[in-house]
Amino acid sequence: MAQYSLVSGSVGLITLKNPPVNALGAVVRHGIVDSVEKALSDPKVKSVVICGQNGMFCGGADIKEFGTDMKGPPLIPMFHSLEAANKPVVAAIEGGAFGGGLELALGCHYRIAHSKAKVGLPEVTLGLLPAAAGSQRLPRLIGVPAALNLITTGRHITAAEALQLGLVDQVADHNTVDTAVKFAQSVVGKSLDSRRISNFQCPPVPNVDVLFEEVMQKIRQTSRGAIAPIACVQAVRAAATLPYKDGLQKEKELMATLFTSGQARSLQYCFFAQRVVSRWSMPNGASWDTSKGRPIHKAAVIGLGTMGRGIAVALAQTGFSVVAVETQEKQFMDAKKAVAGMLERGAKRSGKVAAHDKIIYSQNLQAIADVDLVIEAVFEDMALKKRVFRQLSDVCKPGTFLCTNTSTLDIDQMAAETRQPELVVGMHFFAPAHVMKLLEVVYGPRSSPEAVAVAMQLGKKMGKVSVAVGNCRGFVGNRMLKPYRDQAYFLLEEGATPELIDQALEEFGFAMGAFKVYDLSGLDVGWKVRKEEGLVLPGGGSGKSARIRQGVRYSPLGDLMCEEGRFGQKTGRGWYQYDKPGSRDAKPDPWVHRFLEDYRARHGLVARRISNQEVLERCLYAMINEGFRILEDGIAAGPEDIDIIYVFGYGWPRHRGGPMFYANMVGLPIVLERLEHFAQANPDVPTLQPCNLLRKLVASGSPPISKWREAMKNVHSQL
Ligand SMILES: CCC/C=C/C(=O)SCCNC(=O)CCNC(=O)[C@H](O)C(C)(C)COP(=O)([O-])OP(=O)([O-])OC[C@H]1O[C@@H](n2cnc3c(N)ncnc32)[C@H](O)[C@@H]1OP(=O)([O-])[O-]
Repeated sequence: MAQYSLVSGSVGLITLKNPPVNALGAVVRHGIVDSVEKALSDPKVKSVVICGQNGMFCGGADIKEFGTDMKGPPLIPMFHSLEAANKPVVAAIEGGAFGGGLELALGCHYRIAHSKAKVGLPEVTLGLLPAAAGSQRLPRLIGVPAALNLITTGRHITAAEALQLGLVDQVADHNTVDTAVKFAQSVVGKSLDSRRISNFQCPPVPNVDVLFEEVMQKIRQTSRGAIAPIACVQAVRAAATLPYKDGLQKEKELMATLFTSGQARSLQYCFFAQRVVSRWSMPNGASWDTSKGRPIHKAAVIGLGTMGRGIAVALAQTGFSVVAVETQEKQFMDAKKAVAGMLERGAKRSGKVAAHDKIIYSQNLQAIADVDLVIEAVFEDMALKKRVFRQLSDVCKPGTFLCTNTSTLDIDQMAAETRQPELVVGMHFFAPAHVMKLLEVVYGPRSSPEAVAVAMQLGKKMGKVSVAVGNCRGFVGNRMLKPYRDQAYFLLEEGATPELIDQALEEFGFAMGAFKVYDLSGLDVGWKVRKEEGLVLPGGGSGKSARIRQGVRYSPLGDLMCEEGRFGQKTGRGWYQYDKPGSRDAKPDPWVHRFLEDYRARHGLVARRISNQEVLERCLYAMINEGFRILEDGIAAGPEDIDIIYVFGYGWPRHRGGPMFYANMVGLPIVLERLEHFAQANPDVPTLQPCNLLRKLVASGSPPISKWREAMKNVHSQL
């Protein structure tokens, strides 16, 4: 609702009330229309202030309404009537004004923001554009280049930046509403013509066509197939080149396409999924609202390789005191230098002081005796990890939480080495750990709800999107990656090239195709693991058994590449060729094509034409099938958890919602049918056999993704 009151004798105060963010739902919109009418018709009222309750101006349109028939007054006429008012209307912005909230403020004659408030037009992140005249008013107010930047990125800016851009008129340090009321009184009687933004001309831009061409080109390169950023540019272009009314019409047309698009549905799903995963639960019933963590003041990182360095930086930048331990002399010296550089660069970007003093370096494990939490990041070797956990258990004070950054290994085996296994959880960061947003928090059968709560809270403080998952090989992310990568290798055997596969995946929207990722992360990493698992045979093996391991199909292609010393970017040669070791510019390599032809000839394989569609179906449906198994096993609490992991950690295009949401969009019967088809053609690939949960969902009429959790309830959990 919107509450109306008369304050200071002559100011009509309209307070938006719709917790938690005062979104502009139908009731609020009715409330605004009624309140404005009251204020404008009351002769006692000389000016109007609009604010939001509980320190929050307005989070924008009510996103939950988008899938409904959206009754109630529309936003644009409401903002026009505010702008047309013959009494000054002032927006008092506390907390934030986002999307429709900022568009409401742009319909007002003046804007006053609290110094801690943020504003922005984040519609693009929801697959939309600011279609309540925001795309037309903002460029008129702050100029085309600045408006293009805000509208196409959706970034939230501070009150200080908003003031500098001329987006707000004044910044208040104390009571914003009081300041706005006084301000409203002070401008009574002044002409409002110059305050009605829709009357403005956009400030002229030299070479406007060139500017839009350049921006459009950049957006096409970076948007990975997302349509909303492109529509945003088109809408701002309309503002820059057309009269307001025509621009508004263009905005409406563009929005009509976006509003019902699958991309908008996917992005809005992601918005809510991100919030759903923060309400974690464990199969034993423990959950975010019943389990409390303990405050962490001092943390330790053990092992200063790539991951350990990033984790130490992320902790220090969040404000934690960190003891960074590395026992190997050379690694210790290199790490100190590297961490200092990372902190410096971070400080330069953020404008904050580099947090060097937050980190104490040591080569001695005794230095961590008084920390509250440890994150182990030593080499991915179970024997080594077990030894470290035994030592940690001896050295640390009782009650210290012991976390492992393992990306695949069984955390329960590590917990078994300690005196308090209930304090052991996984904290699986993604490289580079101080940049990547995802954190998988892994609980084992003995992890306490308190330990999970601590890891989840710590992740949140570090600005991570934390997802609680169960303990199995590879957890959620890496477990699903395996069948996807297997399919990519099998497709090479059957006639594809790395370029063909990567192009199909990149056109789908992945940041990088599977083979570019291999080259980036190093082919030798997986080779080492496979060797330890006894899968690698010299020369890839021979005869029929060369392509079978433990009874299932296996491709030795990755092993053969490693035998050639082709480890990827680091050696300047991998699935692609690079100008020099360390270079990132991947070029197709005729050597790889010959290598594949020789391989096929050796194994009697006849290359066939492989379509982009087959690449997507084989790679993605195999991955999705594993996702259903993960749900079946109770390793992830719901499809949202899987999707958020893939969007934030694995370069899955957000505008496609995540693998499980994508399956829901494609249609579960289609996914099932294609998997059945591929499974029949590949009986030696068990990961293509459709799993029970998928079959069950299809048999029960393929309910929408929001109902999958119900269907999962009756499925046996392995935890
Ligand atoms: C029509 C034409 C043009 C207009 C388009 C638009 O305006 S599009 C909109 C453009 N606006 C945006 O894109 C802004 C979207 N919102 C945000 O970015 C953030 O919520 C925030 C920065 C406002 C507050 O961050 P924070 O960390 O303090 O809080 P939090 O994020 O945890 O959210 C708390 C709860 O509020 C819920 N909820 C939030 N917003 C909306 C909403 N608009 N609607 C409905 N619900 C919303 C959220 O789901 C959560 O619910 P839960 O899980 O508790 O049941």
